[in-house]
Amino acid sequence: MSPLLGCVADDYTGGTDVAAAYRRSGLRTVLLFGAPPPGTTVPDCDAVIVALKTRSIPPREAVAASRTVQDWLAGQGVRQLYFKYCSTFDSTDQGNIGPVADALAEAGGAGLTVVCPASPEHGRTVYQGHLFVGDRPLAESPMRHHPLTPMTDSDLVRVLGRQTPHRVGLVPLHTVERGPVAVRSALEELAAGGVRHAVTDAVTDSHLDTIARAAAHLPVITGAAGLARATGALAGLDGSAGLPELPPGPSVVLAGSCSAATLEQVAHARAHMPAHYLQAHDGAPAEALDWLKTHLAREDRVMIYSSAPPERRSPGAAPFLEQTLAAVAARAAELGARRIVVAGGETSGAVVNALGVTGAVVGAEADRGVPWLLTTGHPPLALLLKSGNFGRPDLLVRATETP
Ligand SMILES: Nc1ncnc2c1ncn2[C@@H]1O[C@H](COP(=O)(O)OP(=O)(O)OP(=O)(O)O)[C@@H](O)[C@H]1O
Ligand SMILES: O=C(O)[C@@H](O)C(=O)CO
Repeated sequence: MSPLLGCVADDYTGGTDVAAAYRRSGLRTVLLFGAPPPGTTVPDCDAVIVALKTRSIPPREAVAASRTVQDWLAGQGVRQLYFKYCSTFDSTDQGNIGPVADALAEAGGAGLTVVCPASPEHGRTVYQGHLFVGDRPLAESPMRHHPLTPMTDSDLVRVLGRQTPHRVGLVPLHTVERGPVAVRSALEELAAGGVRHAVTDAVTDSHLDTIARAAAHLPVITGAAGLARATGALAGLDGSAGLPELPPGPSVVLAGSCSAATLEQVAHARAHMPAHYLQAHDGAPAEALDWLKTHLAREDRVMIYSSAPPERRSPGAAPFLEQTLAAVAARAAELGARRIVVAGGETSGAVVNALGVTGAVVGAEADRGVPWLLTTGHPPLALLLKSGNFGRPDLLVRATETP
């Protein structure tokens, strides 16, 4: 049977976030990393997500990679494509949300697409087109200090307007509150007025359910995990298939995220396991690999992290730190680690690629939006890819506890 739903995500932890949302909606879900080579077949499932690493690459490359996945998913029989970006709308004035959404909408024959990063379960809401993180507007949240995509404007109509030549409109909350029929006519009116992107307000999950119903006929819709859950729920499945069992074995935590939640989790984990702080200098990779070998030989969980508050970060060091943590992950697997816990989307992308992981079956959630993944390679690894801002303070400790 063809999967019912298909999603292209702009980073790996974003892919896991949608995977958790679909799974919670009762869909048997497969997550693939990177564009699947032609001829790839997907195990029987209800939803397939292809996670790319396109959030911070040049827009043309992001568009090309996303379009390839769109064609591949269409070939799998997927009827509606979901473009997943971050619930904090991580992007710059060059994109990549606008250019990718434009290309997908055009190729999918969508005159108009919905733009809704609201994910109330993660504290992200949209009101009058303004994105809130908890009780703060996006531009006053810690996202204003993000090392790669600092977000300094909370008005999504304006932010997206700088990334696309097309018109951007708004479906306000009072329309959403009137239900799916009202939202659908608002979308039709916007489309008739030449709008390509309809930023849609949503403060609760039930608003997202309304939007999913109203947009069910559109070939391409966009958002974060909140709207993905709502589209998954429309399928009305019960997800009765069993969850994969995780392999036992030593655990390694690799933290490259500098987000507020990760900093707290790393501080908590340092009290529970040996930890090595990775800094940006020439000898750092060799030091980290030596440290790993020594400590993994005698402990069943260890952590290596570069996570740091703004004043302790090394400007321009992001690629070096990502690649070092990726090399550490590959070595950890060779040394027998069977659980790898990664904090940060970009960091997860580098780690998954270094491990050569191409796909995984989605398991139970360790925390909201953070599901365990059982890789399809041999030997199977349990992977936990944590978005920077997700998870309770003790997540890294719980995830590495011996079962
Ligand atoms: N000490 C540091 N100095 C400078 N850059 C750092 C430092 N530590 C990590 N980084 C870089 O910061 C970036 C953090 O991005 P990453 O996507 O991994 O985390 P995040 O943005 O918190 O997570 P998410 O995208 O899931 O919200 C990475 O490129 C990482 O290499
Ligand atoms: O939507 C989110 O906040 C996350 O899934 C994410 O994309 C972080 O990289």
